[in-house]
Amino acid sequence: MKDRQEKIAQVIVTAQQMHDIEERIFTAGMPVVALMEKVAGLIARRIQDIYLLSCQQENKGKASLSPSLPPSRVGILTGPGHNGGDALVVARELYFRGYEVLIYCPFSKLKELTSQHLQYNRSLGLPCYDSIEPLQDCDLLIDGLFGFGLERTLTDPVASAINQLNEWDKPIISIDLPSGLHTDTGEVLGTAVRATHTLCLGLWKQGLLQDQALDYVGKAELIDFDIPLADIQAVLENSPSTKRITKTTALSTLPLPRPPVTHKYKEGHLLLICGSRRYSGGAILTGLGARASGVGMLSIAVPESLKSIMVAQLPEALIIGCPETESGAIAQLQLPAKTDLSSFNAIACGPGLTQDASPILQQVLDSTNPLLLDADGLNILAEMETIQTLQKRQKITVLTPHTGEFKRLFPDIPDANHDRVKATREAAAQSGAVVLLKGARTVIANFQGTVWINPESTPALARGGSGDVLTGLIGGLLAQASSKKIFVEEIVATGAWWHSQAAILAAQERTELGVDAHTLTNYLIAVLASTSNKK
Ligand SMILES: NC(=O)C1=CN([C@@H]2O[C@H](COP(=O)(O)OP(=O)(O)OC[C@H]3O[C@@H](n4cnc5c(N)ncnc54)[C@H](OP(=O)(O)O)[C@@H]3O)[C@@H](O)[C@H]2O)[C@@H](O)CC1
Ligand SMILES: Nc1ncnc2c1ncn2[C@@H]1O[C@H](COP(=O)(O)OP(=O)(O)O)[C@@H](O)[C@H]1O
Ligand SMILES: [K+]
Repeated sequence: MKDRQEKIAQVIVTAQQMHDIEERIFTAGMPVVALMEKVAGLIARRIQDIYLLSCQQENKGKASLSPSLPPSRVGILTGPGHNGGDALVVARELYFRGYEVLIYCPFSKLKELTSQHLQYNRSLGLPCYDSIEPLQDCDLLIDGLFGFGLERTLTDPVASAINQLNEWDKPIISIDLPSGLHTDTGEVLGTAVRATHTLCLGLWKQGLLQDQALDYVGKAELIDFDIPLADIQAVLENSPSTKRITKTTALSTLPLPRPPVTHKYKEGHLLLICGSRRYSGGAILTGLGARASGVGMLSIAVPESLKSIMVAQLPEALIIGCPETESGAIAQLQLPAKTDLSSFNAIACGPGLTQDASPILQQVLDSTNPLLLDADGLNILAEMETIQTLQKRQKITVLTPHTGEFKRLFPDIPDANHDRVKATREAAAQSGAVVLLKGARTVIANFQGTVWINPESTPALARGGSGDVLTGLIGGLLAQASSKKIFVEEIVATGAWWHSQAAILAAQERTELGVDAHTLTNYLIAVLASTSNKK
């Protein structure tokens, strides 16, 4: 059972894939009407839980708590397809549980099953309106206008109705997806319902994990309705997969537990190349991120003038002071005697370098190490216009751009804001690198087309220096994994997950304003300790 839950939690589907899975279930003999009844029954129960919970929270300390709450008024927004059918079954169930139910349905042509449910609800005396105003006094709205069958831009009257109800500031629970969102890209098709909760049915829809959808999705959760794993596998096996990073997948790639007999060089040696006189903080934050990764040995190449400050901040690290340009950037890499780049298990290069450090980039590109490029490392790479040469590197390259850096690196990929999954997949295919596109829902792709999405994070991370911490953290994980058989892209995904989880914990304790990058580094180990204890 747990195994099924974990498998399901990792799956992300497009509308077409969900449609194909649905078809297999129906072809195998499951009656459509039975499936709708089952799914909507689960939705109705979950809605009651959510609603009662929110009432209890609102009434904390007051006398009248559930289950003896007075019947509440629920508005059901009904579309023409089976999303509307689901909503109408929910309407009926809530009515029988004592709720006052009002239906909004502005469509004259409904799918047959949906139409039958509407007819029965009418026969029970549930009022049905083709304008939205009568629902204004409802305590709760259920959005069953459109699900994964929506393909066209919304027009009036339903578009204006959605705009109007979004103004009401009422709790809205969307069935499957907030109506108006594109199932795959999360794009708003004209307008869309701003939900407080989204109950995604069966399998996670890709659009719910795209940045542009997040203002509409609210709290999202999955309602598992027992889709056979064999059907999922049969549909997904022939297309590039898109996976949700889960706690289980992330923890499974961490270098824990350590073998009892080991030594510092066996636990990875990371070389960070970062910082400039202008940006010394970036080097410190990258170093602190790497420290939290647990890496066995940490060397940090910085301009000579940063050496003393780095030693003071990271006494355990080997600080390599390099000759610097007039502007205070690293002019050339000057490694200690008997050391060359092959002495390191991984290199992470970029934060705070400035573009004046460009001569060192060719040197790290020529190295035979796993290499992570971030920030100015990426900007210099973009100027060099040699992204295709990454394919020729002996070991994997990891690129960690934010959207601006991504556009400079991959100017011919237009979709970086629109369909981040597609854009990241294309970037990885073009470059041969593992590409991590930063954002509210960070996306990671490898050149074979597999994509991971980090499903949880916090806007607390939207401040300078958060990315530097990520670079150090992933760099440290890469160095530790170099002798193990773990895919680099999975390590990168784990780094993204860990970074976000630390920020979520920090934000819980300190509010979303309390997660500066330095504070974040203190939560990396704290979140891991609390997560591992709960395992
Ligand atoms: N997968 C599963 O296993 C299960 C799925 N289930 C549920 O089914 C849902 C999918 O149902 P669905 O396929 O009927 O599509 P849905 O999202 O209701 O809407 C499409 C309808 O809208 C119409 N239409 C489209 N665009 C329009 C526009 N701009 N303006 C106006 N109309 C527009 C379009 O008709 P058209 O005009 O194109 O002929 C079509 O009739 C899914 O999200 C889930 O809730 C569960 O019940 C059971 C298990
Ligand atoms: N709204 C957000 N929600 C969640 N995470 C975010 C958000 N905005 C930014 N982040 C995360 O914060 C980090 C910012 O990195 P970056 O832009 O490189 O910052 P810097 O270069 O200042 O260190 C990334 O990991 C990104 O995914
Ligand atoms: K919906």
